[in-house]
Amino acid sequence: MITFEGVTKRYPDGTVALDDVSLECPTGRITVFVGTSGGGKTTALRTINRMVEPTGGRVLIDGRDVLERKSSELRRGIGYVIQHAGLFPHRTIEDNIATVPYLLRWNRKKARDTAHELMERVGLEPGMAKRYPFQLSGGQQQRVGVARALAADPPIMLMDEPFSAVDPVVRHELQEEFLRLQAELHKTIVFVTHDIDEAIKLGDRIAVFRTGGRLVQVASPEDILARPADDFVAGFIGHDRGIRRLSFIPATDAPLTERSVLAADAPVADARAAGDEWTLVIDADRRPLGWASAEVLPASGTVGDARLAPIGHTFDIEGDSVRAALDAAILSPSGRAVGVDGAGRLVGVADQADLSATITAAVAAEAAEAEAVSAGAAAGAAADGADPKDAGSGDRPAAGADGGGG
Ligand SMILES: Nc1ncnc2c1ncn2[C@@H]1O[C@H](COP(=O)(O)OP(=O)(O)OP(=O)(O)O)[C@@H](O)[C@H]1O
Repeated sequence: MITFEGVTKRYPDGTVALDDVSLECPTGRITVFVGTSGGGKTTALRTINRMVEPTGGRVLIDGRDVLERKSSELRRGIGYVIQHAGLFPHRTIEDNIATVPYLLRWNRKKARDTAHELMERVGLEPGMAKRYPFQLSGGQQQRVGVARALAADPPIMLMDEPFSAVDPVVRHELQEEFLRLQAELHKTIVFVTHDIDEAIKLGDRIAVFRTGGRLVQVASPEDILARPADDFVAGFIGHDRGIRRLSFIPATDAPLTERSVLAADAPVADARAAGDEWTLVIDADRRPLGWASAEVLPASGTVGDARLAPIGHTFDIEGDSVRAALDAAILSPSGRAVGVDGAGRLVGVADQADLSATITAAVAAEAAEAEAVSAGAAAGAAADGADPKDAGSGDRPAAGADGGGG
């Protein structure tokens, strides 16, 4: 656990970069610092590895003040990744990754073997080991930066806008890879970004900073979207926060039906008897084939003989959110979303009204839960004088932010 206790940083010119910041970054989780430019995010990050020393308050790692430790020894346990990777241009990729192992005087073979293992872990081809940084794309260089920070297997990783300098597609890939790695490694990560979408996607907890080095809110992504602490946070998140909250409602909550679903070999008469404008046609293995509109049904034969409209995208009822389901419904010719299992077989369909009812119920349940938590926190605060700012900032549930859209 990294703990900030009333941390202040005032530079000699009078600039207050951090103003009495108190916050906890839990072990094994990703805490994201986000906020306005100049809000103190980088300064806060650098107080953890003593690149910046506070003028007031303390930063503790597992209860011990970082200032009590020698910088070199402290930094050995803290990986550091920055924007543009900051690689040594005249060293090969493997030697860049092995920088800390070499400093720790590991034997050369062990250091290089570790570098090669890490290259594989972060998705770099083994053939790149002997290349130099200028022979890699920006995204590949960032992967090298992450591998280098991981080389001595530090329990803590500090990441300062590591994915900001690459295009959106590469950034998306790096984020996905990063979450996959973290699911294996469980590092204690502090991640700085100015991008609220990145914060919501990656963070277990989000700390929002504003000008003057003031920490305005610390909460889970769901809580930040549902209950921004003030107008500043609400404005920072943007106007579509309601839509983004849907990413946290699992699609398993959606009510699915088999209404107007027919196998391709079902007689056309069955579709007519159902009287629906659209029929979802599936194969013998329950894989969706397409939508048949009443207008294109042939006079006789089977529904599979009709010219089918494409489904667009389906949603995975286990892995996707209601946001992805709603997107699928909006893009579907029938206005209904097709829910499938991991193998792509039909589980059921939901229309926009069904999904809307799910959303209303989930939001009401969440509000009731938040009310219960804040009532509990207020009672606790009254009992022991705790700061209720951190109330209701529980860890995110298993369903991750998927950005919707599939
Ligand atoms: N050495 C310094 N001397 C004086 N002021 C400084 C110094 N370093 C940083 N600052 C100031 O401290 C404030 C916080 O800077 P910091 O880099 O932590 O912000 P940030 O939130 O990371 O910003 P950005 O998103 O733009 O990187 C800024 O006003 C900055 O100008």
